[in-house]
Amino acid sequence: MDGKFMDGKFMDGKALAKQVRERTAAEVAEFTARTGRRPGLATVLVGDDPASAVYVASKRKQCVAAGMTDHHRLLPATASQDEVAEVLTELAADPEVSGILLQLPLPAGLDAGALVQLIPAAKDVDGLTTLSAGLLAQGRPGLRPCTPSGVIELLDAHDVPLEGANAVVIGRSELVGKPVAQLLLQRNATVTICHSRTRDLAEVCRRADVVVAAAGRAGLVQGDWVKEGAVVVDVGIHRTDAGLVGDVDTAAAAERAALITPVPGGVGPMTIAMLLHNTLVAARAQFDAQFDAQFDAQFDAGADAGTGAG
Ligand SMILES: Nc1nc(=O)c2c([nH]1)NC[C@@H]1CN(c3ccc(C(=O)N[C@@H](CCC(=O)O)C(=O)O)cc3)C=[N+]21
Repeated sequence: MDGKFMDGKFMDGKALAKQVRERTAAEVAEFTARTGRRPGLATVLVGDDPASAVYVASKRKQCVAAGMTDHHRLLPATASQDEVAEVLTELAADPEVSGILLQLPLPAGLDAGALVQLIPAAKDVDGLTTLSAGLLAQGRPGLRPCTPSGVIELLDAHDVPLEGANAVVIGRSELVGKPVAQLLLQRNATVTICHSRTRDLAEVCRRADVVVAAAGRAGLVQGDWVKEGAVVVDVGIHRTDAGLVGDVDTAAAAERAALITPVPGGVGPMTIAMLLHNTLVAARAQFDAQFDAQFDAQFDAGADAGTGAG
């Protein structure tokens, strides 16, 4: 973490992400010893956006370091909707692939929404399909989007009370704003979702015990928007002349906040750690489902042969 962020009020996402990765690697080793299989992550990158290439490289490296197999597919920026769809359909059917991540944003002209739906819910390690989002909304088991679950991990690691707390989420994206609001609601926070048409955003923000800034606008949240003693989570990441910055004016907000995430070194590293965790969870569920199906088939075969099992 940057020297200026060594103060105890900064939540160290880099250190917590390392812990999550180490725990996941140990659980992967157990899974492999028990099943003879390795969880596999397929990353699909379309085009040559430099930031996307860096993120995907980091995801692949960390997945291999945790004992998982790497199934990367790189398509040119000129790839058609059908070409991307074919790759996703192939990965969906591949038993070595536990999780599929379609890196966003896609080049203009491709329909990301339609392509994401080609990922089976069982392999949806980004939690982006309609089925995964519906399971989350209904509080039923399923794969949760990585950044939102990383935010909750960070809050839990710092014992931030959520029950009954006023939580204000700024941003309503499918990848972050909506799912993080659902997770906070599940933890019995009183959740307010703000967006570009919200009236008097500063005033709404000042009532928050917990602020999650995920608007995608550099420095949007000013220091005086933060209530004394509030907890501030900054999901934004912007490359500026002054380096990487988030959606929060961090230095000013830190004057008032009890806890705050830095950028970089806050939510970002947690996102990748939770992706590894989701890939393991997906591999386990697929193994168990296959085991059950085989057991049922053998059981039925035994019954047909008149062994008395039926
Ligand atoms: N299908 C899909 N799933 C994603 O989860 C997804 C995506 N598409 N598209 C782009 C965003 C962005 N994202 C980040 C991951 C790690 C860091 C990260 O590790 N950040 C480091 C700094 C990295 C740097 O220096 O750029 C940090 O904050 O400390 C940031 C951002 C995942 N995304």
